[in-house]
Amino acid sequence: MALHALRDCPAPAKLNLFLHVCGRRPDGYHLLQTVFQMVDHGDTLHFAARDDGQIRRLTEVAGVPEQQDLIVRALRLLAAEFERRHGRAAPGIDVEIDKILPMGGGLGGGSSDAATALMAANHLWQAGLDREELMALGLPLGADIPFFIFGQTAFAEGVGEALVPVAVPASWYVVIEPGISVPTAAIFSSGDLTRNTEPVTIADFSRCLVSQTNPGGFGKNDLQAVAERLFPPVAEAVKWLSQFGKARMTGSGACVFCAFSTESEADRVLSTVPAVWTAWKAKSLARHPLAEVLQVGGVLD
Ligand SMILES: C[C@@](CO)(OP(=O)(O)O)[C@H](O)COP(=O)(O)OP(=O)(O)OC[C@H]1O[C@@H](n2ccc(N)nc2=O)[C@H](O)[C@@H]1O
Ligand SMILES: Nc1ncnc2c1ncn2[C@@H]1O[C@H](COP(=O)(O)OP(=O)(O)O)[C@@H](O)[C@H]1O
Repeated sequence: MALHALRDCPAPAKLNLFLHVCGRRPDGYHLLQTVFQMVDHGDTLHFAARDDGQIRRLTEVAGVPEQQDLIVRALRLLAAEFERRHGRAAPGIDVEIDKILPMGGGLGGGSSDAATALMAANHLWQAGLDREELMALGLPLGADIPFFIFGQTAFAEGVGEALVPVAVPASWYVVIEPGISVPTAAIFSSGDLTRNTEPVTIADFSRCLVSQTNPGGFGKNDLQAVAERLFPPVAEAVKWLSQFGKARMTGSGACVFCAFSTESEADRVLSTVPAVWTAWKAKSLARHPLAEVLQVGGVLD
C-alpha cells in the first residue's frame, strides 16, 4: 500500500573539501571542481500527502516566503512532471521543516532541503522518476541539488552537476558559523576572483589523502580570499580555527571548517570556540541518510 506520510527525513549539510574555479561558461556561470562531503548535521523535514493537489509548507521560515522556498519550487517541478507522465494531477503534499542550517552558510541547506523533498515526494506520490531524472529536475534550481540526490561523497565538475563517487576517510569536522549570510552571487561576481586554477584529477585528490590524514587539506577554496575580503568575520573564523589544522571555508561561505581524525580531538577544539560564534561538530557521511528512512536502498536506482 502507498505510504501517506514520511516523518524525520534528514537534509544533511555539505562541506566543499576544496573548491577550484577553473573557468567560465558562455552564460557567465563558473566552471568548478570540488569534492562534496555530506555530514551528520542538518535540517529535518516531514511530509504528508494531500489529496487536493496543493503543495504547502506549514512551517514559517524567516526570510523565505512559502512560494519562494526551494522545497516548494522543487515540488512544483515534480508535480508538473508527475502530471506529464501519469496524465493526472499529482496528489499534493504538506511539508514541515525543522531548520537548523544557517542561510548563506555554504552548507547547501536550501539545496539539501529541496533534494530531500524531491526524493521523499517521488516516493510518497509513486511518481516513478529514477535518480538521474530527479537530479536533472533539481539542477535548474540549484547546482548543489544533484549532488544530494546522487547521495554519496563525490568529485564534481561543471557547475557541480558532473559527479563521480570518491572515497574519503571517515572524519570529524568542527564547523564555525561566523554569524553572517554570504550571498553566493556577490562572491562569483567579484573582480578579484581568480578563475583560472589548473584542473586537477580525482587521482591527484586521492593521492593527497594517502599522504596526509586531513581530507580538507587538498587544494584550496578559490572563493575564500574574496569572501574574507568582503566579509571580515569569515577571515576571523578561518584565522582562529587555523590554530588547530588546515581550516577552510565551505562553498561561497560563510561557514568555516577543520577536519579531525578522532571525535575526541574535535570535542577538544569545539570546547574552546569563543562564545561569539555558533559552532558544532559533525561526522562525515558516506551515503545520504534518507536512504535509511525510505528503507529502500533501491527506490531510486
Ligand atoms: C558555491 C556552491 C558550491 O557548492 O555552493 P554554496 O556555497 O552556494 O552552497 C554552489 O556552486 C552554488 O551554486 P548555486 O546554489 O546554484 O548558486 P546560486 O546561489 O543559485 O547562484 C547565485 C549566483 O552565483 C553565480 N554562480 C553560481 C554558481 C556557479 N557555478 N557560477 C556562478 O557564477 C551566478 O551568477 C548565480 O546567479
Ligand atoms: N528551504 C530553504 N532553506 C534555505 N534557504 C532557502 C530555502 N529556500 C530558498 N532559500 C534561499 O536560498 C538562499 C541560500 O540558502 P542556503 O542554500 O541555505 O545557503 P548556501 O547556498 O550558502 O549554502 C537563502 O538565502 C534563501 O534566500
